[in-house]
Amino acid sequence: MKPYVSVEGIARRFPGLTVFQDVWFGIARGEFVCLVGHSGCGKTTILNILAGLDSPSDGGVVVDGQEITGPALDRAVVFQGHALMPWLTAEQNVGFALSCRKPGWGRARLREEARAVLAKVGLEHAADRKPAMLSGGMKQRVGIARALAVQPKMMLMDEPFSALDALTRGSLQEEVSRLTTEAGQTAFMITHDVDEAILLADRILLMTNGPEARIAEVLVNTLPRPRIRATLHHQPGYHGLRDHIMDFLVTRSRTLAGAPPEGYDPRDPPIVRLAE
Ligand SMILES: Nc1ncnc2c1ncn2[C@@H]1O[C@H](COP(=O)(O)OP(=O)(O)OP(=O)(O)O)[C@@H](O)[C@H]1O
Repeated sequence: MKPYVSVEGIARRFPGLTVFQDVWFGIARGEFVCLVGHSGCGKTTILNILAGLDSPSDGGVVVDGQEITGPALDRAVVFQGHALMPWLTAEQNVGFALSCRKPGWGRARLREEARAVLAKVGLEHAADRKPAMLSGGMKQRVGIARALAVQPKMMLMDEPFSALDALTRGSLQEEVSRLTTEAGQTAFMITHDVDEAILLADRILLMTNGPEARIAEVLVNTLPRPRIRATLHHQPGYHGLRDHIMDFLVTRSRTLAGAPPEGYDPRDPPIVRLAE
């Protein structure tokens, strides 16, 4: 049986440039997968393809048995820059997303539901503020609330916390983990933050450098849940995971790009499960 998301041999080419090719991976329903790799290997392009905002040059993506042909409300995106509409309040930004899902709802119902979603991310008190009157962390929270509002089956997140200070980032990471788990959502997140991947992911996809990037290996995160950011580094197994990802980023992402190991099959990249 196919996994919930099945990425099947996708490539993205621009004139004179193959950013990535032969990218294959699956995501199980309810799984949290992080994609890690150096700048330019095509992570955002892959996320955009999963969102239906871009199309692969080769291959395709099947979600829940259906090939993706464009954006859909079952896949919500949280962007790196929150991408809020500046002329709308937090509540109206969320309400707008809700109205796409529930076109029949009147204003009062939309208001009420938008406030309820904002409350989930701790922002009920700021519902009437426009983005310019919100801090970076609050704006990103609105972006998350907007994605949650459409009750997507899948959350696609492109470095959603990278612009935030460490403290805000930590609390939002834990909130996203809790909210996606509560909603039984499948999650796909791009991150440059190794600890973030270890905190959130069930599996971490490691990409080689571009051009012609590929999934080099799939690292299984065996750390038990719940994981707490503040104590993560004390958990047995944490340092092994961190070292493995760092080694990959420092050297192997480059060396593997030019010379894949013998027997490497892009359809079935090596699965790495570290001993604790
Ligand atoms: N429209 C385009 N035309 C030509 N090249 C493009 C276009 N869009 C993206 N690229 C190239 O594709 C490559 C991958 O871009 P992408 O943003 O997916 O990478 P990334 O891994 O997400 O990088 P980062 O970590 O810096 O966000 C880059 O080299 C970029 O220059």
